[in-house]
Amino acid sequence: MIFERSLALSNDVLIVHGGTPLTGEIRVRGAKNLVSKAMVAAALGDSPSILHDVPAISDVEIVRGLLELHGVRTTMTEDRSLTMDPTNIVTAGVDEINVHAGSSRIPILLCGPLLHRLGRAYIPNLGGCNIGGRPIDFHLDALRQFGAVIDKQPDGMHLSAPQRLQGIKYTLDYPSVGSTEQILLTAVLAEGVTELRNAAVEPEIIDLICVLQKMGAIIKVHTDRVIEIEGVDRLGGYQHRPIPDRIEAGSWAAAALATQGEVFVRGANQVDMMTFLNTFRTIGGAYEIDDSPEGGIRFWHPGGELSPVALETDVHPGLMTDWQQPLVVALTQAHGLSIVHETVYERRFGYTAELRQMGANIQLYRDCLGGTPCRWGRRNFLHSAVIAGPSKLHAADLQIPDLRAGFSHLIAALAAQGTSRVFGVDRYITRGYEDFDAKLAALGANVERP
Ligand SMILES: CC(=O)N[C@H]1[C@@H](OP(=O)(O)OP(=O)(O)OC[C@H]2O[C@@H](n3ccc(=O)[nH]c3=O)[C@H](O)[C@@H]2O)O[C@H](CO)[C@@H](O)[C@@H]1O
Ligand SMILES: C=C(OP(=O)(O)O)C(=O)O
Repeated sequence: MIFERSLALSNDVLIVHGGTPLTGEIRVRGAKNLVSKAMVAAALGDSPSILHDVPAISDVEIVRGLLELHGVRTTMTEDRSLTMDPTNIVTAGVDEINVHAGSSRIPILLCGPLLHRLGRAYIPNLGGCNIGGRPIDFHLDALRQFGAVIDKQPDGMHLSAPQRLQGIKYTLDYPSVGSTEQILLTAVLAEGVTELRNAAVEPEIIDLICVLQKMGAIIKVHTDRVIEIEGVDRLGGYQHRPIPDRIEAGSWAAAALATQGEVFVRGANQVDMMTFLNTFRTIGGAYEIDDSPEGGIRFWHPGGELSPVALETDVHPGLMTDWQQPLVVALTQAHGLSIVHETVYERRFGYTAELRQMGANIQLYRDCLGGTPCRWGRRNFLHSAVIAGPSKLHAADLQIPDLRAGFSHLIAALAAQGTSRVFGVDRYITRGYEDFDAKLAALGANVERP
C-alpha cells in the first residue's frame, strides 16, 4: 500500500516497453570508482590537476561540490576534462559540508588530504548503496595509528592531526577497497614509510596509485597484496586519463545477453575485465575485442541456449560484486540451475524480489555451500542465490533500491514482454551510469519518460 502510494507520487520513472534486443554502440568513460578517488587525490597537491574523460554522473558532482566547499576551484570542459586547483584549500564549515551527508561514501577519503593540508577535517555521515553494514572501522583504526585524533559526533566526525601524520605498518582484516584508498591517500604525505598488508589491488586502486605517482608519490606494489608507501614532503598536480568503467561495460554486456542483442562498448578494456569475460563466455555469451586506440569490446548473444554457472563474487582478481546483479538477470535466461554466491556484501540480493515478481525463479539461501568458510575467514554471511532458468520475464512496476540493482531492474524490464515502470532511475542510476536514457535510445530500446 505504502509502496503503491510512493510509486504514484514519483516522477522519477522510466517507462520501458520490453522485448526488443539491444543493438548498437555506446561508449564508456572513466570509471566512477576511480574518478571520484582521483578527484580527492587532487586535494593533496600544491598545484592544479586535470582529469580527462570524467563521466557525467551524479557522484562526480557530489565530489566536485565537496571539493569546492573546501576551496578547490574546479572547471569542466565540454569534452569532460576537469581541472581542480587546490592552491587555496580551506576547512569547510560543518553546516555547509553537512549538505553532503548521506550522499556518497567519498567524504571519508578526504580525511588524509585535509589532515595533511589543514591539520583538521570534518567528515559528514556517509551514504552510498545500502547493500550491507558498510562499517568504516578499518579506516578509523588506520587513521588513529597514523596519529589522527577522531571525535565521532551523531552527524559526522571531527578529526585533527596534532602533529604531522607518521607512516604505519598495517594489515587489513579484509582487502577493502575504500580502506586501501584511505591508507594510500594518507600515507603519501605522512612522515616515513607505510607498509600495508592484505591490500585491495583492484584496477581502480592501481590507477589511483598511478595518479599519486604522477603527483610525486613513491609507492611500491609488491606481490601478495603488500603495498609500501614512502612518504614525501610535497605533491604536485597531475594530468590523468582514467581507466574505463569496467562495471558499466559489464552491465551493458549483460544487457546484450539478456535481451538477445549485440552491443559494442567503446572504451571497454580487456585487461580489467578478464574475469568478467571468462564468466560471460562460460554462460554462452560471445565477445570480440578491438584493441585499437579507439576500440572496445563487442558483446552479443550468439543464439542457442545459454548455460547455467556456479560463481562467487570476490575481491580482485575474482568476479567483482558489482557485476553480480546484471549477470543474475542474464542467468534467468540460461537453461538449468545457476548458483551465485555473494561474499563481499551481506545484503546484495535484495533486488531479486522484484525479479521474482517478474517471473524469474530465484531462491535465496543463507548457506548454500554447506558451511564452507570463505577464504577471508571473517566473512561468514554465505548468501547464495539459486536461479532456475530459463524464465519468461513479464513486465512489472519496479522500485529501484540501489545503483547496480537498479541497472539490473532496467535490464530485466528491457528483456521482459510488456511495459514496465522503473522508479528511482534518476536518484540511483545516474550515480554511476552516464546518459543512460540516450545510450538506451542509441541501442534501440523502446523507453520513454512520462
Ligand atoms: C565507491 C567505490 O569504489 N565503491 C566500491 C568499493 O566500495 P567500498 O570501498 O565501500 O568497499 P570495501 O571494499 O571497502 O568493502 C568490502 C567489504 O569490507 C567491509 N569493510 C570495509 C571497510 C571497513 O572499514 N570495514 C569493513 O568491514 C565492508 O563491509 C564490505 O563487506 O569497493 C566495492 C568492492 O569492490 C565495490 O562494490 C564498490 O562499488
Ligand atoms: C556500491 C557502489 O558504489 P558506492 O560504494 O559508491 O555505494 C557501486 O558502485 O556499485
